[in-house]
Amino acid sequence: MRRRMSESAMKTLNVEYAIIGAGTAGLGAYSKISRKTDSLVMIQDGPYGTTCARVGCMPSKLMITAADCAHHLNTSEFFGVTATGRVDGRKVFERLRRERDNRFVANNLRYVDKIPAHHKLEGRARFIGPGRLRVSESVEVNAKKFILACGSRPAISEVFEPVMARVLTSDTVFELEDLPRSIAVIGTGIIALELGQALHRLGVETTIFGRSGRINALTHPAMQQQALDLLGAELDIYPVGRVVCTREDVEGAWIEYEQSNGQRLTRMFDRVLVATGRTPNVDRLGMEHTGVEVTESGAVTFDPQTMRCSDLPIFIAGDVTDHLPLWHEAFDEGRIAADNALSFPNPVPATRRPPLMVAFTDPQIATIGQSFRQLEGQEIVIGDLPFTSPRHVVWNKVQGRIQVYLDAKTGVILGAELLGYKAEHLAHLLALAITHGMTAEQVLSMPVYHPSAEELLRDVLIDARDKCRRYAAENMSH
Ligand SMILES: Cc1cc2nc3c(=O)[nH]c(=O)nc-3n(C[C@H](O)[C@H](O)[C@H](O)COP(=O)(O)OP(=O)(O)OC[C@H]3O[C@@H](n4cnc5c(N)ncnc54)[C@H](O)[C@@H]3O)c2cc1C
Ligand SMILES: NC(=O)c1ccc[n+]([C@@H]2O[C@H](COP(=O)([O-])OP(=O)(O)OC[C@H]3O[C@@H](n4cnc5c(N)ncnc54)[C@H](O)[C@@H]3O)[C@@H](O)[C@H]2O)c1
Repeated sequence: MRRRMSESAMKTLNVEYAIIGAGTAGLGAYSKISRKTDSLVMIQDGPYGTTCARVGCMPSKLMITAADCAHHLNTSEFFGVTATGRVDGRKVFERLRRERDNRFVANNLRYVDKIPAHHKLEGRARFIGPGRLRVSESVEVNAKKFILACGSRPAISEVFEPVMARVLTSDTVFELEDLPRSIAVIGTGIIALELGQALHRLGVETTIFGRSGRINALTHPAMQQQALDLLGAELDIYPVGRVVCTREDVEGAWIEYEQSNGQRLTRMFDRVLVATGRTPNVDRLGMEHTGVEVTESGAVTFDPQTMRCSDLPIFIAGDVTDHLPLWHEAFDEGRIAADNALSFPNPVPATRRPPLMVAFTDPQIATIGQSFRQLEGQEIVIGDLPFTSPRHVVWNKVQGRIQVYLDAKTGVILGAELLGYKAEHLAHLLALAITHGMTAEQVLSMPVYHPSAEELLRDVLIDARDKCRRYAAENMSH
């Protein structure tokens, strides 16, 4: 009886397109599809505003900028300037939220507000059969084509259950009223390093607990080691080991950590920031009702040029893919998925841009194009220099290293890994060169100002080009 009553209260929507998730990828897909048809609905679970603006890229960079400010003041003595960077944690968070909410989130919400009400549906969507979604408990959506753009969420392992009241993730850390006195940061991924360093520079006693001993954002072992050495010189990092158990008492959260040599250490913290990766929200979508192929680890298989899943009218975009979970990729993928949904069953394959990643640590970490790991074993030469130039000396920022990977025979730039101050800018120049298939020689034809950080790019490309020449000479003589 109850079942029949709830079924009769069920509202059914019949549309051509259903987009699941109103984040960067979903909104990108929406903007394209809504220009062509009125027969669509975008379903959003939780607050509008996107992960990027609310709890991701923007608040993290706002926090890092405050931390950089404190760091510059605290290290200004070197330049003969005496200053103290006294940090007011409440003001740091107030400003962070003000800028985030009034600018980045507000911009996004203005766009969402303009979307006609009949295109928006709130609630968590899940498949209940091919072409059928249930949204919360009261709405059924029947659609011909679907775009899965439902992002990811922080992964928290069970070992943190006993201290959950003191656990923070990137979803909650920006809502703090004040800085904690001490924090354990779990993980040595991008979020852990960016936020861990920022919290440390804002005066929080910060300890970072890693697992693998590697900074996986880079792939060349020497680059990974140097990143660990440089960050470890500033931060309290235990790179290899595992959290074996946790407990809470009135004093705080206790973390018991076993290092690789078997030694255990037990420390108490006000807060624990768990930054151990993100779980794509595909696991909650009821994919078993769709016929889409899913790998053993639960990831959806898709064609990166069309974002199409199996041979079905189902497309995927953004962090939910678990492949390059970065903002510009979500933006591109939302549009590629929309183009292909609109043209279904005829695919319109997109040429994907070369991968680009920047971690906003100090020194920054950046990777472009093919990684060293992908190129290992191929015929490449490596332009390899310390991350320094006259300009870096002026800044007193001479730490790090740059590697540029060239096809040994043609001199074409295939990829690069960078660890250095403001590496993001050189990374973008390299991204331009890689996008256009340029050789080191071609990039070297551009003018370079003196003194500028770009002189380092010139020097590393000269190093790589000379190695290419030696490679050619050696291979000719054989
Ligand atoms: C702390 C942090 C810092 C970051 N910094 C950077 C950076 O500096 N640069 C960069 O390039 N990238 C950064 N990223 C990554 C970037 O934020 C993401 O790649 C991007 O926001 C992903 O967008 P998306 O559209 O895939 O997902 P989202 O914006 O998360 O959108 C997905 C939406 O779908 C909703 N949803 C989930 N399940 C369902 C369902 N079943 N039904 C309906 N709706 C659902 C979710 O609630 C969410 O609102 C950062 C991420 C984090 C967490
Ligand atoms: N600047 C940027 O572009 C930026 C900034 C932040 C986040 N992001 C995006 O968000 C994604 C998620 O970031 P993330 O840092 O959560 O994930 P990540 O995949 O970068 O790092 C997760 C880390 O946690 C470690 N780990 C996993 N389980 C662990 C455990 N039990 N104990 C200790 N360590 C453990 C892993 O070894 C890894 O080093 C990134 O992959 C990135 O794409 C980008």
